[in-house]
Amino acid sequence: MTEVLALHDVTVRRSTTTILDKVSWTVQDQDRWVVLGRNGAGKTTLMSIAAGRMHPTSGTADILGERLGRTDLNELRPRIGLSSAALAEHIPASETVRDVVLTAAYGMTGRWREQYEDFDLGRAGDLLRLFGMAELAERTFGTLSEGERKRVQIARALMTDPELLLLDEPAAGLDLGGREELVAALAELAGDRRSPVMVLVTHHVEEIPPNFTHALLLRGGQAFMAGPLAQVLTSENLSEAFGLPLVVESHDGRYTARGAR
Ligand SMILES: Nc1ncnc2c1ncn2[C@@H]1O[C@H](COP(=O)(O)OP(=O)(O)OP(=O)(O)O)[C@@H](O)[C@H]1O
Repeated sequence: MTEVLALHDVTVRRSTTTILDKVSWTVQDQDRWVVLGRNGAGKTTLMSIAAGRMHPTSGTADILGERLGRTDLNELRPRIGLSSAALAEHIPASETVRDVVLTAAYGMTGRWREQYEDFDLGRAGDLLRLFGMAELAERTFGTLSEGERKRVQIARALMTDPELLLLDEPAAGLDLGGREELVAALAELAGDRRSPVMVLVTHHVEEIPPNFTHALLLRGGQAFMAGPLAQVLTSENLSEAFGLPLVVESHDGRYTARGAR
């Protein structure tokens, strides 16, 4: 097996705050991880490290075999697909859905006279179809619903055919139908061996798609627990990680959590 991510004692400090505290975490080829934790646990910061967009204050991060701090980020970043609220803010509202996906091939937002290859056009079309967005390809991003935007962002993150796909709260803000459609699309993607290694950040166990394999629980910036999904997602572990008594149940590859009475 190949290590896609290898973090060793990764610490991130900002002034007096320790955001990540000696996090060690290994992600292997073919893994599909979910990262769970309370607000402020450090999930987004961890994704920034994994995406090569932030350097640890101390510790080491190896991403796709490259040591952060010793590698050319311009070469590393196209190998990583990232979908996050922070990135979505940079997408111009006037850009068409097709161009939002297409411009990822050039590591940019906002179309500007590039000559696209037929190959890129075909791939963008395939990805929009995969996420049920093909019919809206000519619409502008600004006119989409939150659920539609999320799907376009994931299609964009996949455009460079990345080896690692990082999804930071992809279901945030979706209604029940939108969530279920997204979960189904991500389950299909996760079940395909040709798909990139996936890491999905969420607050809710209900958003974990079937076919995900591992879970990392963050608590107060520390890796509280990591391992195979079924071993990590227990009532006891989730209660510790979220700081309240919870009952976690699983059924047909889906999870639910509720407060213990
Ligand atoms: N530049 C910074 N300076 C100081 N504190 C920061 C900075 N960036 C983030 N933090 C703090 O670090 C902690 C972790 O932030 P992060 O966004 O990684 O958490 P999160 O688990 O993704 O949270 P949420 O679930 O609310 O999105 C938070 O308490 C946040 O306020």
